[in-house]
Amino acid sequence: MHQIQRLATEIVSKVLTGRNLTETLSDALRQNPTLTPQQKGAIRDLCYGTLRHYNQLDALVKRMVLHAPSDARISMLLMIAIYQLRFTSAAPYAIVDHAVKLTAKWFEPGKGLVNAVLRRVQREGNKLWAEACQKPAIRYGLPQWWLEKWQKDYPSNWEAIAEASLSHPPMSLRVNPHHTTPTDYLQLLSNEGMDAAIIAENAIKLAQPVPVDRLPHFQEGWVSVQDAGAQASARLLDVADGMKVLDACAAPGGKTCHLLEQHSLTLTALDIDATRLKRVEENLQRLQLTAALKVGNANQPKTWWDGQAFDRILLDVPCSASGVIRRNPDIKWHRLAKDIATFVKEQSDILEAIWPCLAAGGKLLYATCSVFPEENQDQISQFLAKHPDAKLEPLSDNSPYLQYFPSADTDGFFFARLVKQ
Ligand SMILES: C[S@@+](CC[C@H](N)C(=O)[O-])C[C@H]1O[C@@H](n2cnc3c(N)ncnc32)[C@H](O)[C@@H]1O
Repeated sequence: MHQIQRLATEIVSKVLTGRNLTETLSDALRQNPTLTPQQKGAIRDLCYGTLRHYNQLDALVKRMVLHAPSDARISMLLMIAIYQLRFTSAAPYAIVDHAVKLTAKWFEPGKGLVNAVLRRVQREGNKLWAEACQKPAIRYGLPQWWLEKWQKDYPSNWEAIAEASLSHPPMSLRVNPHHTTPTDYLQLLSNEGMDAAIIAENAIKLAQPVPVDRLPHFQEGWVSVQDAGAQASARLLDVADGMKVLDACAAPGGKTCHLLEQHSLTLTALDIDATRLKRVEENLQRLQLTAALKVGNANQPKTWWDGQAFDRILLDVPCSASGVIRRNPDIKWHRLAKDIATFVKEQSDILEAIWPCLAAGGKLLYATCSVFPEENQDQISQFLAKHPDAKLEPLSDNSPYLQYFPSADTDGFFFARLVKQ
């Protein structure tokens, strides 16, 4: 286990100095080819979990360790081991024993401290945790500016949003109607001993996450992994067979593939990032679907557009990703309050540039995985004020927009549908 603790300590430390979690984790796993799938899964869980609960673990360690050891890895190792003690089913004696041995390798005099802290957490963990996590920003694992923003933007439900953003995200599947139905696939999962439930039209939520190679017929394209909230976009874009559709920010292709599973379309999948666009290609291949792939900047249609207007445009813009922090917990520690204005400007530029590509009578679905109003309803209100030829088409009886907040079934997503007059 100490290899797992050591790698998790190194990865989380790098992420906290500004590196991307997904890339740092996959680099580390590649550099350690002898790790078993179980060990890889455990490292992944430790890194994601520790970053999700970083504020709490940091507060607890600071409370218990008045003079931090000179080797900074020891404080990080303590957080990793406390996360293991509180949130995993690993045997407590092994967690403590391996953390002490790893400390001895790094800095012999530190092992007494590590042993004492972890044993105390074993004995009095709940009490210590409650004492350390009294401030809301610590309790909900958020930077202070972020917490204050949610308190201001959502005075009545900020706690529910913050609580759900700290939870373990669900693993949801999108069932491909070319191969099976949600009910039949549920049975296949059950035959393999996996508990699951249908939570939306084509969406199945698994009771426990599993590696995709355990999913029946995954390689043959029967299902894809996609959050149930993200799956709303295919319905909301309101497409019909034969339409000419642009997915203007397409990679890695979840929404492109969903649209093509549902309808026969002439679809262009555009993305500025050639490496990410490769993933769209891989997803299309697995699902045996076809789209025209283009590397290009949605902000500069002249460089990639043939001038033929699109009937439908999906604009899933780059955003703060504040609705999906439980899946990407490094975002909480990398974002700064001032970044929001940068995203808003980028989104507004793309929206302005792409609007002329939409046919008269056509529809554009604007989407983000954000729960910050500036990137969502405020952005759309400002666009509508400048564009008399744009009308908002309500997405439900009581709201012109659709805002999903992080919850047991969905991540945070925002949708607005514009019609061109
Ligand atoms: C939220 S992700 C899209 C997710 C995708 N729609 C899906 O469902 O799988 C945003 C994407 O926009 C791309 N992007 C960012 N700026 C862009 C631009 N100016 N033009 C085109 N694509 C852009 C990013 O590379 C990223 O792949």
